[in-house]
Amino acid sequence: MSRTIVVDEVTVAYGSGEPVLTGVSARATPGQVLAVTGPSGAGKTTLLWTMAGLLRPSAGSVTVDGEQIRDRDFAVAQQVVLVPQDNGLAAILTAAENVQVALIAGGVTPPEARRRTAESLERLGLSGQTDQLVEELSGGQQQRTAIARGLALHGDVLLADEVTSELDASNRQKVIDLLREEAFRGAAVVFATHDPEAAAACDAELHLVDGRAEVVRGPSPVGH
Ligand SMILES: Nc1ncnc2c1ncn2[C@@H]1O[C@H](COP(=O)(O)OP(=O)(O)OP(=O)(O)O)[C@@H](O)[C@H]1O
Repeated sequence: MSRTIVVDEVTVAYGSGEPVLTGVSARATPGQVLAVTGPSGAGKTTLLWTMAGLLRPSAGSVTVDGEQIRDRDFAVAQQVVLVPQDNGLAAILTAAENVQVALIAGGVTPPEARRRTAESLERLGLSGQTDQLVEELSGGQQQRTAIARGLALHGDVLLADEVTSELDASNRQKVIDLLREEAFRGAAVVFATHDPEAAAACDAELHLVDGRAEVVRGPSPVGH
């Protein structure tokens, strides 16, 4: 199944602070990769967390196929997968265990979880690191493990937050190709990045400056 995620005039603040996103709209559709760009602090992570149901907007809405996302549980049920910027891995588990735990928590049977884990780590070039503890992996290997976990979940919406920041040029290209493959599979992919070349290769771009959408390349964000 494929799903469209729509961000409609969203305003988000942390606690009682000033909004860090103001009236931002975006649309990610199946088969496409949407780049979210902008300088450090512009609000890219905040936008992805809001799309993942981890932050609640004070105005506007995020919907998946018309259903409003109110919290993370609902987003998970809608197959919205987040690969976070800080990788979110358990340091004292192995690379494979990190992927398998996520799959089993998502209702995948253990044999299928083992199969998908091996396949996904292999796609990221990590077959040799399967049984290594995450804390023993390099920063780039950890980042690729987090991506492997995200891909193994086979989400309908894949939110990838700065997932190439620690990678060398060849791994960076490999990950961009994998995001493209996810879109080809039918996922709606959102990729927050500082890399203008990577963004240029995406189907659409939302550029944030100080929490506002300044330049939008690609389809109309909310279809009106
Ligand atoms: N937990 C938090 N509490 C309060 N303010 C926060 C919190 N997280 C982020 N912010 C603020 O929200 C704004 C947007 O931050 P965000 O992390 O979304 O930006 P970003 O574009 O992802 O930056 P970077 O490229 O550096 O990752 C910044 O001003 C930041 O200081």
